[in-house]
Amino acid sequence: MRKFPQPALAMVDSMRAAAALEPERAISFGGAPGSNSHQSTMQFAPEALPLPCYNFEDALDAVKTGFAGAAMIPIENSQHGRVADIHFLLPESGLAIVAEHFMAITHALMALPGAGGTFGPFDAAYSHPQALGQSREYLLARGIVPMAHADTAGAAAYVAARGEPNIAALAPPMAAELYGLTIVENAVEDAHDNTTRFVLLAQEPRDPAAIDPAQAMTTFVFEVKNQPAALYKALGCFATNGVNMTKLESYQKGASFAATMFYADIEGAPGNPAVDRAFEELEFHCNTVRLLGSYQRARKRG
Ligand SMILES: O=C(O)C(=O)Cc1ccccc1
Repeated sequence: MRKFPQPALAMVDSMRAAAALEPERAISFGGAPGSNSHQSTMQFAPEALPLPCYNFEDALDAVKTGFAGAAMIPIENSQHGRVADIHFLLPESGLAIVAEHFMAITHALMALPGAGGTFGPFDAAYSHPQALGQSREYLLARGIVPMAHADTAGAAAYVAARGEPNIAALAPPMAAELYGLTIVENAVEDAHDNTTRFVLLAQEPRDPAAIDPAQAMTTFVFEVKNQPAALYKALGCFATNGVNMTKLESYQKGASFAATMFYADIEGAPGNPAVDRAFEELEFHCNTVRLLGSYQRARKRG
């Protein structure tokens, strides 16, 4: 069911109405009002009109169809790693990464009071799988079963709608206020330096020439040829040209398990002779190379 829980609907409708009047100012995100992606949007662009969408795919669709000028999407977390499905959704969307944003993440355990105004014990906690993973030890130690929901704030709205005191939500503290829950415990993430990297996607890529070369980053995906040492040779293109790779992840495309895709970030952007040479050589060792965008880094790596 791709519909926000009832307690979120009035807010979602009014935010959608505001965004519809000025779609170019709208930034779509996956989640209900109060979700981490919503807060990341407000931090990154306080002047933007945040447009809540049911999930990341819908947020990307909103940009493709012109309902928003850009989408704010979480891509990886310091503790829980890659955000599921993002590596497929980003290249398939045809959109370009135009910026990145890092945000400290904190989760609160929130619920409705039981008889006599007391809270807990809880059988289950609902949240986005990233938040459940980031609070895994906390939940395990208390025997609370993790239950996946499309997003954190939507989980808070869902718990409010269910009206049962034996279930809780893991969500940003702001969601408790928005959906009428009470915070039972703050900062229940297992690591207190919990940070998520978000990317902003738009229809038009940024012109690499307009980005300060000392702060430019480029994200791309590639599929190496099915040959011995293909990845070694592919990485050699960056090594011999002195281009710093700050991230490399592999993932499978389809069910053949023969076509391994790689997702990479490098420092620099096309137009820089070393980067251009590296990409030219990379083409030679790959079936496909696809640039997802160049943008200004939000944080120095290393
Ligand atoms: O569900 C949310 O709040 C999101 O924006 C996804 C998410 C979940 C946990 C950490 C960062 C982003």
